[in-house]
Amino acid sequence: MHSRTRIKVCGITTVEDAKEAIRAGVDAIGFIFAEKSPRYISPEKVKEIVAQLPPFVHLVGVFVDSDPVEVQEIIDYCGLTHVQLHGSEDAEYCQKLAQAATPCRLLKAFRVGSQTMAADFTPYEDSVKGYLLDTFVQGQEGGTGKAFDWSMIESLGLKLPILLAGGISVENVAAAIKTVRPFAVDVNSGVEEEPGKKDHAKLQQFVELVRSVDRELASAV
Ligand SMILES: O=C(O)c1ccccc1N[C@@H]1O[C@H](COP(=O)(O)O)[C@@H](O)[C@H]1O
Repeated sequence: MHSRTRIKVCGITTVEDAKEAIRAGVDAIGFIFAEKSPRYISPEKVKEIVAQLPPFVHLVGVFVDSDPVEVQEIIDYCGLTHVQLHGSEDAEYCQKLAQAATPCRLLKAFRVGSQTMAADFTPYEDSVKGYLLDTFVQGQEGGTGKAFDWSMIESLGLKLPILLAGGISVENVAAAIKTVRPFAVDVNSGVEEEPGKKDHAKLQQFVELVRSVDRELASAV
């Protein structure tokens, strides 16, 4: 039985984009705290945006190899519900942060390239709630706009929910859902006018497309 594909829209930098994403029907919005990102947003700005949002929306902070004490402070300050660890944080880092950050939940990103094929996911199973699979591109931390070969995911034998990221857009999200059947899709540069500014029409189209694929899969015998 197919269940609804959750949608996370990442790289939100304005209250207008956050409200529009929620109006369109996304489940989660992501804020990027990696300073090198063109989508970087300060904790102060996130707090200001979050104060203006309705309830029942997941709020995800994206970090790349940040000091765990700083991550904890930002979780508390902004009221984040989830943290996406998008660097090379090891299982020990995740275990310690998971204990300190509860009830905020952790998602561990893996950038799929030749190394990920051999990655051992097992040590993360107790401390994170899902694996976000993104595309590995040398020299870039994330937000590459490039998809990877989804057919290799099955061979990883993952035991936690999969959040599929990496170049997801209106062009490929239907195929992505049908191929991978992920718990969630993560869209970022695929619905942008420019880095950090969402295209509202594309965002709406993206959400409608995901819902229509969900209906199709739910009605299939
Ligand atoms: O988007 C960024 O600039 C970024 C920077 C540092 C870490 C993560 C970042 N984004 C994450 O990348 C994936 C995929 O993005 P895209 O769809 O390929 O543009 C997404 O999970 C973002 O959270």
